[in-house]
Amino acid sequence: MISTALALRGVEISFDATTLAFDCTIAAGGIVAVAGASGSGKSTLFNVIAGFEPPDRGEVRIFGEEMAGRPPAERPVSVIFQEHNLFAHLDVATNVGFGISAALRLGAAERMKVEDALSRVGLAGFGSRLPPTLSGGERQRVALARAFVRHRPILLLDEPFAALDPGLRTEMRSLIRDLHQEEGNTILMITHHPDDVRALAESVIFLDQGRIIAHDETPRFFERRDIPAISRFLG
Ligand SMILES: Nc1ncnc2c1ncn2[C@@H]1O[C@H](COP(=O)(O)OP(=O)(O)OP(=O)(O)O)[C@@H](O)[C@H]1O
Repeated sequence: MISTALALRGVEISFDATTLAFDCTIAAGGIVAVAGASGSGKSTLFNVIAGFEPPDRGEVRIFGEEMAGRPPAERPVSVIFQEHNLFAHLDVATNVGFGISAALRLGAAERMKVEDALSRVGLAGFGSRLPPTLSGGERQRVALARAFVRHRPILLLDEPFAALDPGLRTEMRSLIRDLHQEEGNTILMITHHPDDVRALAESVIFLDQGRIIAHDETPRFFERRDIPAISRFLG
């Protein structure tokens, strides 16, 4: 039986000028692309799941458990943003080590895990570097290494490739695929690129004006021409 990783029921969140409303069920173990025009609500959806924005009403369940009142650090969720995932004044190993212990008391075994995660993302030997001395792609790989050591069952990727050139995008995609295969986790990935959807996602959630208007398996999504916003995304 496929278990449910995420269930949002009657979730509503209002800002000054707009109300967003989310209902969806996401099965465990897949990679789901989250797409939609700028301002359609993709980041807000992530913020609600991760616990950065409390909804005004409705419930967010993760593996069946209601998340209301649970702070982000205590949710079974990791998030990688477009940028600014790292503490600039702390070295790479310490940044990755935060994924294991927020208190930063790492023993020899934990330090090995950090080194191992850095090798897996192609950054062996980078542990003592400071984030500002890294390229954008390297910084994103450090963020991915931290996700590797955290082992949270849900990973939210908010346009993790946005600042990367095409060669690095391909590299990040394959790292994400590796992470997914090894962890068997559930990944939601915001993207503006149909190529990312095609390369990585099994299904697609599409938002328009603060609502989820489609949730399709990827092949079906690419055939859709009935909704203008999706046609625009597909180009
Ligand atoms: N903290 C906030 N205060 C006021 N309005 C907000 C806030 N967060 C989001 N909004 C509004 O909610 C709507 C959805 O924003 P959101 O950032 O979720 O969209 P998005 O799809 O992620 O956009 P983009 O692709 O440009 O990042 C927008 O109209 C935005 O202005």
